[in-house]
Parts: sequence; structure tokens; C-alpha cells
Amino acid sequence: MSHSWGYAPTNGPDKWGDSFPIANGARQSPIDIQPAAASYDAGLKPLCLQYDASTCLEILNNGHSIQVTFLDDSDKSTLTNGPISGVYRLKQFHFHWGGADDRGSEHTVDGTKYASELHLVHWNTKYPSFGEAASKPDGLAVVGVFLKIGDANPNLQKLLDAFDGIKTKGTQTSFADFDPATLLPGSLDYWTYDGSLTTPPLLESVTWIVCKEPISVSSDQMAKFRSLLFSAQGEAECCMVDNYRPPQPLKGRLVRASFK
Ligand SMILES: COc1ccc(C[C@H]2SC(=O)NC2=O)c(OC)c1
Ligand SMILES: [Zn+2]
Repeated sequence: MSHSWGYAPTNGPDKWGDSFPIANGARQSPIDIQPAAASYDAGLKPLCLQYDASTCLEILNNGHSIQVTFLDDSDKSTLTNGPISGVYRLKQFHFHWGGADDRGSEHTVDGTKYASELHLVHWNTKYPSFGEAASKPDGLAVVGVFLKIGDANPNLQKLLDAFDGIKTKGTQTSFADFDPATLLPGSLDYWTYDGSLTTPPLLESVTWIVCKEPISVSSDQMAKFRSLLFSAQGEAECCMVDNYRPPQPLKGRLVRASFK
């Protein structure tokens, strides 16, 4: 498969191993989280997420998801503590979602799929750049937040209102003064395990931090996500839906919980 990976039967998760053999590696993501099998670790610190809305730059449709990118040339928006040591800088956040409300998340909890999953991507400042960090076993830390169907989430509205300008692959618009902390749940209790990027190149460089508590999203708001397109302007329209990788084998990994 040329590097035109996607989520269709012809180029989707079951085919990624053809070009990216690490797809069958020892620490692939996502996984099914089984709370009863997770190990409470009293040594895990609370997550410290400190974001500065002024570092928000733009929102783009990259053909796989919508992504909000941040200025990461200083420690203005960082992740510290939790399961990691040192300072990790926020680079971008994006989402995964389904073609219907019954699916869409990448991680699952005892087999339960949520309608969507938010990923806040951070890189370890012990390395000179995001690109360098992405190839190191302790290079990245991604905070995952589940989106559960319920009341409309007012904190998503500014994002959703920007979607009309980024409908097709390769489009982007400026997007300023957005505080990603507004998308975090009330409780920052989390599970953590060693994993990977969930899209090619599937690099095994991610410390995963998955929040136990979901945030809400309404069916109407999810419909807005599904109005985005995988396809570029002028191409046959292909709705951006089901852009999630299914759970991968745990292969003996320990999942730790920050809570009892
Ligand atoms: C260095 O190359 C990449 C490529 C893709 C992603 C995004 C993936 S990784 C994740 O958690 N979800 C996704 O869709 C990435 O993010 C750190 C880094
Ligand atoms: Zn992701």
C-alpha cells in the first residue's frame, strides 16, 4: 500500500501492516481498557494540564481528522506530572468518531465504544522537536477524552462553527484563543499504559493517558463532525466518518489506574 492509508476497506486498519509492519508490534494502540484488570498505582501523580489559549493557531482538515494546532516554541501550554516526568508541550488536538452514535472512539472500556474520542497530543521537551520526539519511546504523551452522547456541549460549539471553512481535505483556517482545558472532564482520574500512534506511522512512542470520565456531546453536534469530508475539493465526496482504529492486542502490558 502506498502511503495513501485511510479508513476504507481497501486502505484501512487491517491493511496498514502491509506498509507499516509495526502495526503488529508489542505496544500498539488503542486497546480495550478493562478497569477490573487495571492496577491502582498510588505513586501516580495528578495530571497537571496548563494551557494558554493564546498559543492556539489554526484548525485544519488533514484528510484523516480535524486538528487544532498550537504554537509550541515555549512552555506556555504543557502537560506535567501524571505518569510522566519532565515537561511535555501541547502540539495539537484532534478527534476520532463514528458514522453513528454507537461507535467512534479508539479506546474502549470493557468493550464499550463511545461516540468520539478527543486526543490532546504533547511532546517531551527533552527532545528538540515534536518530530524528533515522535520516534522516541518516551517522546509523546496523548491525553484521551471520551465523548458520550448526551446534552449538547457548549465548549465544542466554537470548534463546530469553524467546520464550514474546513470541509475538505487540505483546508485550514485561523483559529485563535481557544482553551483546550474547556474540553476536559471534571475529574482527571485516568488510566495509563505504554502505546503507540493510532495512525501510520504507528510509532511506539506514546504514553497514553485516558480519562475515566467522558465529556458530553449531542447527536446533533456529532452530525456536524460527520459533515466533514475525507475527500479534497473537486474529488468524489467521501464523508469523514469511522476514522478510528479498533483495539489492538495488549500483549502483556500493564494498565495502571490513578484512582481506586
Ligand atoms: C508523528 O506523526 C504522527 C502521525 C499521526 C499522529 C496522529 C495520530 S496519533 C493519535 O493518537 N491519533 C492520531 O490520529 C501523530 O500524533 C502524535 C503523529
Ligand atoms: Zn488520535
